[in-house]
Amino acid sequence: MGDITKQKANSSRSLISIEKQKRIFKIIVIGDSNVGKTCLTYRFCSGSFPTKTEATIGVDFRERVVEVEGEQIKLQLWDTAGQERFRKSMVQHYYRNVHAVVFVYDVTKIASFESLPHWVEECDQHHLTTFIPRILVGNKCDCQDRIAVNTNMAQKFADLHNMPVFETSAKDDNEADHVEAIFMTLAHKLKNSKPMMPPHLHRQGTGDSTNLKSGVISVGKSYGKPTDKSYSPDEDESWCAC
Ligand SMILES: Nc1nc2c(ncn2[C@@H]2O[C@H](COP(=O)(O)OP(=O)(O)OP(=O)(O)O)[C@@H](O)[C@H]2O)c(=O)[nH]1
Repeated sequence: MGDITKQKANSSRSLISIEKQKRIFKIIVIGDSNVGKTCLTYRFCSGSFPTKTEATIGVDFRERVVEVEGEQIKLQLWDTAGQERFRKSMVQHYYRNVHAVVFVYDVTKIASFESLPHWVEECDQHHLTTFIPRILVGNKCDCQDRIAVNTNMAQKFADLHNMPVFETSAKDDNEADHVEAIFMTLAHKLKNSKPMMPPHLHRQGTGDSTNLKSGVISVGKSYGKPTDKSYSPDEDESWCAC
């Protein structure tokens, strides 16, 4: 092959790889321990309710590629630890370069709702701007006979903090579409924000599919700091979309 032909082949290859690159959005899921953060993120990324969960230690990552108005974007969900002792060394990492926040409470546990101001305050302490979408999710609505937080209370809190509220259940298969709709609402909001994540931090392979199951990066428990360097956006701050 002549030099010019080779150059042409190379440039068309790089064009293809640029086309394949997807914008990646980091979404942190926060709230008290046991409210169902792991189950909600698992439901969205794997399409089912996990048979067994343990307290998250540090953070678990899950991701899924979704299509929004013709563009494929990658949602990178950070399932954070609810227990203070399992999160304190990680908090800085949670909030760095974050693009959206999902606050979760358990509709059957008033204490988890009463903790929400603490979670909002933590976000404020990390200087999250008002441009960063926030949503509130009341989980475990399948436990109808144990509801302790009514919709009005949740709506008032959400209005006060200028975010939408959703009540759902990660467990109830009939609510699966609802969980989907919640994260897709966020995806639509994010679609219109700035791109981020340089190519060298773009994980290839498993996550590059619209298939639900292949979008899962980690369904087990991870311990401490994320170990996959190529996967942690914290390694490079140059792509911040703030
Ligand atoms: N009934 C019901 N139980 C749920 C639901 N979501 C989660 N659970 C249960 O609640 C418990 C805690 O769920 P997790 O998803 O591990 O909670 P978490 O918020 O991730 O907890 P930490 O990792 O400690 O922060 C588990 O026993 C789940 O099976 C739900 O929608 N309905």
